Amino acid sequence: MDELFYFQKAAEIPCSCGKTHHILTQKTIVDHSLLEQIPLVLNQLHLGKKCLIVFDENTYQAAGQKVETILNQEKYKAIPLLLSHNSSSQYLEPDEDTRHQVGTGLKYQPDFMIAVGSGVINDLVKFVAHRSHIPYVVVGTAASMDGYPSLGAPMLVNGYKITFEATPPKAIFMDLDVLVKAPLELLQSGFSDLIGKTTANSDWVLRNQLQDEYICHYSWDLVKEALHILWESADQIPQRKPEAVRALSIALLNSGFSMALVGDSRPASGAEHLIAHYLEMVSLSRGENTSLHGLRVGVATFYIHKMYQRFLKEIDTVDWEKIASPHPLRVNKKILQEKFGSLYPLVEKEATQKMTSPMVFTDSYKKPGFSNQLRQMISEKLFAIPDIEQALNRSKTPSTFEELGFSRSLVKDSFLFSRFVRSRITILDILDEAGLLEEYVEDFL
Ligand SMILES: NC(=O)C1=CN([C@@H]2O[C@H](COP(=O)(O)OP(=O)(O)OC[C@H]3O[C@@H](n4cnc5c(N)ncnc54)[C@H](OP(=O)(O)O)[C@@H]3O)[C@@H](O)[C@H]2O)C=CC1
Ligand SMILES: O=C(CO)COP(=O)(O)O
Repeated sequence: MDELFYFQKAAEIPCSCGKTHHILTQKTIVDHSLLEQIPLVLNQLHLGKKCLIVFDENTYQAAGQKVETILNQEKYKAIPLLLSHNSSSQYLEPDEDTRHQVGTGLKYQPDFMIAVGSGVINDLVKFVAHRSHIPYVVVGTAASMDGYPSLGAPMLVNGYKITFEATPPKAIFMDLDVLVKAPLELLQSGFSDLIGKTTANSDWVLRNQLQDEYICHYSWDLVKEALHILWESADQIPQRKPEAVRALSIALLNSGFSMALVGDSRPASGAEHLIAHYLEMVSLSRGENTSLHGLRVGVATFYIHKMYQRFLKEIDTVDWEKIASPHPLRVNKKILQEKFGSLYPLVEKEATQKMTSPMVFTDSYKKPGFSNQLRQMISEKLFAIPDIEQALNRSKTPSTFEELGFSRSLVKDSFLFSRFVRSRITILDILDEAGLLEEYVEDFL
């Protein structure tokens, strides 16, 4: 297997996109027997000696206990903080209760914090550390999502998922001996989250071409190479082959770094994520199970990918002039109130903006060859994983919403209404502007 590049240390990258990117994470290590090396790296980072180490029961067993012991042996004062799972949901959630639990540890006045866990624990510590101006490092316990290096911390606020800006970790430790032992579902979730980058980046290019949104091709280059290697190793995921877990971990880090480069989740999150967020929030508000973030993203990607394929086939017949001209709204406040239920007051601001402000297009669609060029640019992103269904099957990852426990009607709503969750423009908005969204959803679901 080829050696994958990733940012192992902090970097400053002048880029053709016009920005100078900054990678602030000073050390990122993916290796076997890594937990033992943590004190040495911490010594180099000069973060101080008193640390708050945050885990829950699962991640304490997976790595936390060992990290705590090793640190105390090396003259660190590690103050353990065991998060308890108080809500009725299936997993620990990044909500008011868990934020409060992490916040209580601040009374010990730690020099820095250590998150031992995967997505939720990393985000909780990232969020609290940022707000308290304390550095943090993360010991990742699962290759389940791409958020370790990112500058965002998705939090539930009154049940609504909002991504807050936050400072990335000073160091990321991904011990392969820990990661290969994590439940298979978590590895499949990481795999699934990654294949979503195909549609997320297609959305980004679409918006860039139609509305001149800023884009960075370097961030895509990072992810493209990772997706290629991942496609090659898909069938080794169910066997938890260390080489495949390593490739998956680095690919996820690269996706996370692509978010860190541009300071936004745009390279990693498009329509497939909006659908995943909608399903999560509405299910939580009804007290129903949500399944894992990456698994929801993977199945949504499967469908958005199909929609894109049809869109690309029909692109020459798209009436851009009609799409770009103002037209009556196809959805009203009453429908959204019904679909979002108790979440509506929280979604109202973003939804009203999307409902009331017409999309503004540049004149680029008037140029000869526009559709052809757009097709080529999107195809490059879309087919970086040549066949999504095959990738999911080879990695034995769920490819239907039914397998994840979501009803058909909720899934259909997620495709029709998730675009109101964020102001971010995706293929779902363009299809709606073209009057095609319902037809596409009926066709593919
Ligand atoms: N910041 C960012 O840019 C990003 C953030 N995210 C966010 O990350 C979250 C999803 O993260 P994800 O990791 O998928 O899910 P969770 O953090 O919810 O973890 C899922 C489950 O895995 C358990 N677990 C983790 N590691 C181990 C292990 N080694 N052994 C046994 N059990 C383990 C957790 O235990 P326990 O519950 O006990 O901890 C939990 O039950 C979402 O909230 C999503 O929004 C996703 C992508 C990017
Ligand atoms: O989940 C993410 C990337 O995988 C982060 O994106 P969001 O900003 O949509 O939460």
